[in-house]
Amino acid sequence: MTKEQWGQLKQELLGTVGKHNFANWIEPLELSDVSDGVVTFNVPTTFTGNYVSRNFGDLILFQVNTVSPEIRRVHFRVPANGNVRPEPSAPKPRAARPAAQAAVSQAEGQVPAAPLDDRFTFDNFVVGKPNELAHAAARRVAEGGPVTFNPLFLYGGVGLGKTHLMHAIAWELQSKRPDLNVVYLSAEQFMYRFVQALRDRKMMDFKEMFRSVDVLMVDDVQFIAGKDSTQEEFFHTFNALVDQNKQIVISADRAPGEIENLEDRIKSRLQCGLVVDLHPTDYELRLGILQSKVDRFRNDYPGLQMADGVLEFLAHRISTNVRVLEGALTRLYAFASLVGHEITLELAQDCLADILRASERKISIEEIQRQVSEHYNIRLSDMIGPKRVRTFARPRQVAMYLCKQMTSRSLPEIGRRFGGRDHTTVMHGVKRIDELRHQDAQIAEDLELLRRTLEG
Ligand SMILES: Nc1ncnc2c1ncn2[C@@H]1O[C@H](COP(=O)(O)OP(=O)(O)OP(=O)(O)O)[C@@H](O)[C@H]1O
Repeated sequence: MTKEQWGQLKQELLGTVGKHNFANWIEPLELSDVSDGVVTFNVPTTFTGNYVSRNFGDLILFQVNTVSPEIRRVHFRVPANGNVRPEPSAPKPRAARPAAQAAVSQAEGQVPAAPLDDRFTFDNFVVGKPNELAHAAARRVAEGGPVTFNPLFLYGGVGLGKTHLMHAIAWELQSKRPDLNVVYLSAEQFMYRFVQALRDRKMMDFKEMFRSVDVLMVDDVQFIAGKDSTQEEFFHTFNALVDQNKQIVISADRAPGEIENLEDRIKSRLQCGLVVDLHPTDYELRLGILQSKVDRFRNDYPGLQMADGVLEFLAHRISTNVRVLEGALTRLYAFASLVGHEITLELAQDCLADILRASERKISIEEIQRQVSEHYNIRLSDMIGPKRVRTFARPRQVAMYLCKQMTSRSLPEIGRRFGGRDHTTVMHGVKRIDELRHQDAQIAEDLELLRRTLEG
């Protein structure tokens, strides 16, 4: 495959993955070489390589095979002598898009802040039980009024929206209070700037710069754990700003008290304001997030249809991490548009097999049967047995429905485990419950309760 051919394939990919994904992930790929059936692309960072490989690897291979059918594998690497940025100082790739580069306080003498992602706004943030407190607190800070809690400390597991909320605060403040000097940066970038100032003997400038900030947001503060002099400087910056009644927002992957190798005085400072937890997403929030993303995908992929039940399936089956959920949807749209096919449950199962396997909760058919029979107070033998009276038949159908939703077992397999029934019986049962859950509030409630119990 030649560079020219790759240039043409890229244009094909633009149509397939949409312009945002293209600019983020495909455009930076540089064809390096082809040998032994492997095509190698240079990528700016390992993160980019991993992300592209996971989400677009198959798609790229498919396109490459249209001109070079002998290629079996696509490989991504960061060139050793690269003219690319070193990993530690590289901003997160999602923020590297030119369109997303909001210059927050980039002027001479001010803190060079990290660019903001234009997707991370309050409008695009879906609120549910697990994140409502964090969202409310972020909204309050974004009003730019008098400081009521300092700092706001947001914490939670990977991909639950901490960065999104911080960017949303920055966007909102920029439009409401353009007079304020708002700075968002990662703890890693804070350290990098600190080390640079030390090296260039510009510590006074560094201190002055940070002390002139009105709102300081530091993401992933756990990064400075164990880095003594950075911690020391962070502590002084923090105190100076709090003393001047300037707002600080901090995020971390765990609560302040649980960050190891963080000085106690910093921990206690971090706990002084409002500490809020972003809980793992629940089914409703996942579904809400998927729905809002689909609304936006519709613009990128006009005409691409999605069958009923696909979003519910994804919300049930994919883990709590929203980034994984988004990645799955992106891949699904890209594939469906490539094959020119409606997005069906089968397509989703095929194209997301690896993600589904990785987040499988390993719930067994037996467990479901046991729970359902307990719930409806019938004997397990009656659930599996031949009797067709409603008292047994309905719970049986509920159990079949849950088996289809919550396990990766096929219909024939489920049928076998329900006393050797045919797969069409299972199909009928699943369909019936799917209809009933929209019509019958009791069934909907039973399903919800059972699902929660089974998921533990
Ligand atoms: N409630 C939500 N509504 C819409 N999108 C969300 C929500 N929560 C998270 N996301 C999306 O999920 C992705 C991951 O979120 P984000 O980067 O903010 O996570 P994080 O908590 O900072 O994770 P990490 O610890 O890995 O930095 C982003 O694309 C973000 O837009």
